[in-house]
Amino acid sequence: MEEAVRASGVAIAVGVVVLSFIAWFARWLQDRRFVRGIERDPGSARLPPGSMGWPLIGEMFDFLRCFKFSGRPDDFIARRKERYGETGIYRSHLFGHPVIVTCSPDLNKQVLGSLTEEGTFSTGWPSSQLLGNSVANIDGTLHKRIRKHLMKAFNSPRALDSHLSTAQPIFNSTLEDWVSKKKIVAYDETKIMTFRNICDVLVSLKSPALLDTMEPLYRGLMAGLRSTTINIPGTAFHHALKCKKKLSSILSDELKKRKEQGVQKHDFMQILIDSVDDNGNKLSEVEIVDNILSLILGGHESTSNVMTWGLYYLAKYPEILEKLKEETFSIRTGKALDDLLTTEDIKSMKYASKVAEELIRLTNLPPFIFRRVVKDAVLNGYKFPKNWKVLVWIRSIHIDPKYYDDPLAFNPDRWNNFMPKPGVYSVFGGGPRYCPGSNFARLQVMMFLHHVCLKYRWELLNPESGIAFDPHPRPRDGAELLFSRAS
Ligand code: HEM
Repeated sequence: MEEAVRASGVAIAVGVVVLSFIAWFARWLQDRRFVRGIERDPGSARLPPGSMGWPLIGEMFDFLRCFKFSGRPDDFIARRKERYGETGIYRSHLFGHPVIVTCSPDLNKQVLGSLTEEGTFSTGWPSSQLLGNSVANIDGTLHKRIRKHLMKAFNSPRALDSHLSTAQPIFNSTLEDWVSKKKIVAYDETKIMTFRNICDVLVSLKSPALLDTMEPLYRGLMAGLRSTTINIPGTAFHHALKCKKKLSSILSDELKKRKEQGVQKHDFMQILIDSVDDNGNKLSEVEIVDNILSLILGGHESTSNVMTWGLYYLAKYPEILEKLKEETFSIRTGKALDDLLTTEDIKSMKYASKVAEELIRLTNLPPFIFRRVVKDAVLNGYKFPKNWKVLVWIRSIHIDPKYYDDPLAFNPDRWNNFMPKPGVYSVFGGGPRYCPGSNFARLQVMMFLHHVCLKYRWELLNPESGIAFDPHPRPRDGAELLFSRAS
């Protein structure tokens, strides 16, 4: 009996040793595959500290643990700081690629900024097939050319005007709809509202039947962008490719119809059709369609998340809501309740603009920005090997007490005369790919805050619901609330 117990003890010990050896060997192989060759290169700079994790999955388990299971996404960086020191740069293996993670203001600024122009870092979307000729997916002179057209369109008084006159009736009718529903999930409802808004502002698409067809296609496309790029029936990526095809065909039909019938509309597609660059070149049809497609994608979910957090934080911080209401009502002097905001009104909404900025900071999306290393580079003494991906980790900086006092507090007044140092506020990215829709987003949020404060009140049903981080930070219950007209 005693012998049998001893034998099984020995077997377990041997098993543990063998398994530990296999685990060590698997990680050693993974490290050797990516790291040894590079570091043995004489005279080469060193790779940043870190680990390449396990074969095939790399460090994805740790990543998912932080974002999905523990709900503490910043632990991913905190753990590396603890293990490898405050270098602000770590190597890893994520999303099927060897990656360099940068997470200091200085390094993030360098990667997002000047070097991109010199061709060291290109855009690095893992599922780039889904974005086609979108400005977010192209590089070099082509990127510059299309971006110029977009910047012209975004900054034209026509675009601002069209945004103000289109968005406000949509927001107002949606808010009335919420009153009739009484109970809503803000995360879902704001998404529908901003989708209707962006389709109208960009392409004058209003037909409820068409929007109902497009909305699930966009959801499919978005899911594909966040998935692994395996194109076989049944995968999210395969479905997303199909969604992209259908959406492109809807937008192409609209473009052709306009050209054939000579119809001129007061929207963004028209601005892109009319746009001519300094050399007299116009955008091609595919370029217009792909860019409108990705503007709809980038332009509605991001702002709807900020609006959701707006409803959430204003319900939790009544003193800030009161201050915002004071400004809101002061702007209405001499206006009827249904009058729309004008460009002049927007300029005088000083407090609302700080509330919007603070909401954008706390919404804190996206967590990181992808780049791909086009040619070997060395930054701050660390090597960035060709073809590796870079994850420019911006989210932890926006809630770091080193840069923001009491960073998790909702405090719009922190923006009084506050100019964050370079690299410290990168919610809209930086450098030549800085978000062209940033002011568009701010304006949407300000218009929404104005109208919701003017006539309505709301109450969170689960004020302590916690936060979910996958795919983007949101109240875990989606901000379920009771919504009614203010008496
Ligand atoms: C709160 C809202 C928003 C946030 C936080 C946000 C964030 C960002 C970030 C971080 C980037 C940089 C990506 C990179 O460097 O690769 C970016 C790029 C971009 N954003 Fe936004 N965005 C927002 C709203 C919008 C809106 C409303 C639009 C358009 C209607 C838009 C259109 C774009 C486009 C086209 C790019 C690609 C620019 C380029 O590659 O040159 N975004 N955005």
